Amino acid sequence: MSTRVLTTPRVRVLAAPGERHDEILTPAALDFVGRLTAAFGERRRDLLTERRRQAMRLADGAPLDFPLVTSAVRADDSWRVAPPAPGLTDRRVEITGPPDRRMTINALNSGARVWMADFEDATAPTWDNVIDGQLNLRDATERRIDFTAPGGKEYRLADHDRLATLVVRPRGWHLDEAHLECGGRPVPASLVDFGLYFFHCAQRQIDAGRGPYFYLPKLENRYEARLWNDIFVAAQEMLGIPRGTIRATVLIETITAAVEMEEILYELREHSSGLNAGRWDYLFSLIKTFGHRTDFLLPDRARVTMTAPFMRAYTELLVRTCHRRGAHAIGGMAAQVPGTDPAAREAALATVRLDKEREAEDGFDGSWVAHPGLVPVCRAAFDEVLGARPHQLDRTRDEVAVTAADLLSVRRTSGPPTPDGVRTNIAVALRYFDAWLRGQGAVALDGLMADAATAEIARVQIWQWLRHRVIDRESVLRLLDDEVAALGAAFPWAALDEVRGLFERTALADALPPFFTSDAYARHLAPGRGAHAG
Ligand SMILES: CC(=O)SCCNC(=O)CCNC(=O)[C@H](O)C(C)(C)COP(=O)(O)OP(=O)(O)OC[C@H]1O[C@@H](n2cnc3c(N)ncnc32)[C@H](O)[C@@H]1OP(=O)(O)O
Ligand SMILES: O=CC(=O)O
Ligand SMILES: [Mg+2]
Repeated sequence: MSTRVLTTPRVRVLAAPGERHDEILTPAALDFVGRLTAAFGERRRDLLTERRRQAMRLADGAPLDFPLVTSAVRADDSWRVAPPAPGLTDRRVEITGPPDRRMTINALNSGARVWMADFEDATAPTWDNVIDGQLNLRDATERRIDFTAPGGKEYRLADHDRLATLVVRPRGWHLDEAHLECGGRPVPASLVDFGLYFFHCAQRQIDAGRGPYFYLPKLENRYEARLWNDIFVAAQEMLGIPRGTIRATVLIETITAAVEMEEILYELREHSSGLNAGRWDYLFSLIKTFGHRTDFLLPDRARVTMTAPFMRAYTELLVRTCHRRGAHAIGGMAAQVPGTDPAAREAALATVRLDKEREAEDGFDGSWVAHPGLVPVCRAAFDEVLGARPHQLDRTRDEVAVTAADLLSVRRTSGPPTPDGVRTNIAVALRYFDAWLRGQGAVALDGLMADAATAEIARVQIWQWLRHRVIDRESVLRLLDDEVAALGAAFPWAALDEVRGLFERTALADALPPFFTSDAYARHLAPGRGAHAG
C-alpha cells in the first residue's frame, strides 16, 4: 500500500486561538496531521461503513465466530509480537486518567509503572481539553510541567526513574475532531490525538530512553488494527523514526474484536505491546450488538461481575492469546474509587484487591487502576504472583480452550433488572452526561468511577430493558422526571434540558445510536461544525 502523498492538504483550524495553543498547532504539526488524514482518511471511512454493515448482519442473525479465512494465522505457532520495549517490560500497575495538568503530574508521580493518558473514555473532547491535554503531555515529556492549585498546593514531577511510562490513548475511530478541517471534512479524532502527540513527543520519548507508546480503543476487527499499523509505519517514516519504535496495546473491548484477538496481534505484531481487557466497553458492546436478543438480557450492571462465565471466557482467552504470542496481557478497570469515608474506603480497597488478585492468578501481567490510592493494592496483588519477575509471559495457559459460544454464553448470567438497578442507570447516565457536557470526562459517583464506557452501559441497559418490555416506558419516564429534578437540586447549574434530551435520544429511541458521544459531540461540543456521527 502506498502512503506517499504528493500534495499536502491544508488543515484549517476552526477555533479561536487558545492560550499556548500555537505551540501545539504549529504549521509543521498540522501538516503532519494533514498528511496522515490524506493518506488514511478514506480507509477509515470505509471501515466505519463496514462496522455498520457488520452490525446489521449480526442484528439479522448472522453467526459470530473466529474467522475461517484467518485460521492459518491462528494455527501458525511460529510468529511472535515484538519484544517488550523500554519502560513497558514491567507493567504490574497502570494508572489511567485524563491528561489535565494536575492529573498528569499526579499520575506520573503515582508509583504506577505506566500512566495511560486518556483522550477516549476519560476525556470529554472539548477543543480546550484536546489541545491543553497535548500541551500537558508535551510539557511532561520535556519535564517542564508544574502546576499551582487555586488553594496554593504545588505540583511537580518526581525524579525521572520513579515516573510512570507514558502511554497515550487517542480517541476511537468513530469520532471526528470538528475543529480541524482537511479537504473539506473534519479530521478523524484518532489521527489528531495520535498525530499531535507523535509529532511533538516521539523523539523526546526516545531520547529519554522510552518511546512513543499508545493504547488503541474500541477496535472492532483486524482491518482496523491493520489500518493503525499502516499509520504507524507511515508516521515513523515521515519523521525519520526507526520502524518498530512505536508500541501499541489494543483494548479488546468489543465482541467482534474478541473473536479476532489473535489476528489483531498479528496485524500489529511489529508494533504490538499486548492486549487489555477493556471490560466496561466490552459489556457495552455485547448489549449494543445483541441487545435485540432475549438471551442477551443482562441484569443490573452491579450483578454482572468478572466471574460471570462469559466474562471469564473473555479474560481467559485474552491471557492465553497474548502469552502464546509473547505479548503482555493487561487487566481491566475495577470501578471502585477510595473516597474519604473510612468504611467505604476499606470496602472499595477490598473489592479492588480481590479483582487484582484474581487477574494476577489468571496470568495477567498487570492491571489498571483509576486512582493513585489504588496503586499499592494492585501492586501488592501482582507482587505476590510475580515476585521479582517483570511479567509472567511464560504462563502460556495451554489448557485454556475458549469457543465463540463461551464468549456469547450470556444466557447463564441473564436476568431481569431490579427497581434500584433501573433508577441507578438513569441517575448515572444523567449525572455523567451533565459532567461530560461541562467538559469533565471522568467523575466519581457514589464511590464508583464513571466514564464514557460506564455511562454507555447505563443508557444501553435502559434501552435493552425497554425493548424487551421488562420495564415499561411510563415508569422510566417517571424515574427520568425524578432524576432530572434530583440533578437540578444537586447541581443548580446543570443543563437539564440538554442532559434530558441526550438521554431521550440515546436510551429511549427505537433505534439504538451506536455512541452517545457522537450525538453529544456534534450537538454540544462542536455545534454547526458538521461532525460525523459515527
Ligand atoms: C472504562 C475505562 O476506560 S477506565 C479508564 C478511563 N477512566 C479513567 O481513567 C478514570 C480515572 N480516574 C479519575 O479520573 C478520577 O479518579 C475520578 C474522576 C474518578 C475521581 O477523581 P477525584 O474526584 O479527583 O478523586 P479524589 O478527590 O479522591 O482525588 C484525590 C487526589 O488524587 C488525584 N487523582 C485521582 N484520580 C487520579 C488519576 N486517575 N490520576 C492521577 N491523579 C488522580 C486527584 O487529582 C487528587 O489529587 P490532589 O490531592 O493533588 O488534589
Ligand atoms: O477502556 C476500558 C473499558 O473498560 O472500557
Ligand atoms: Mg473503553
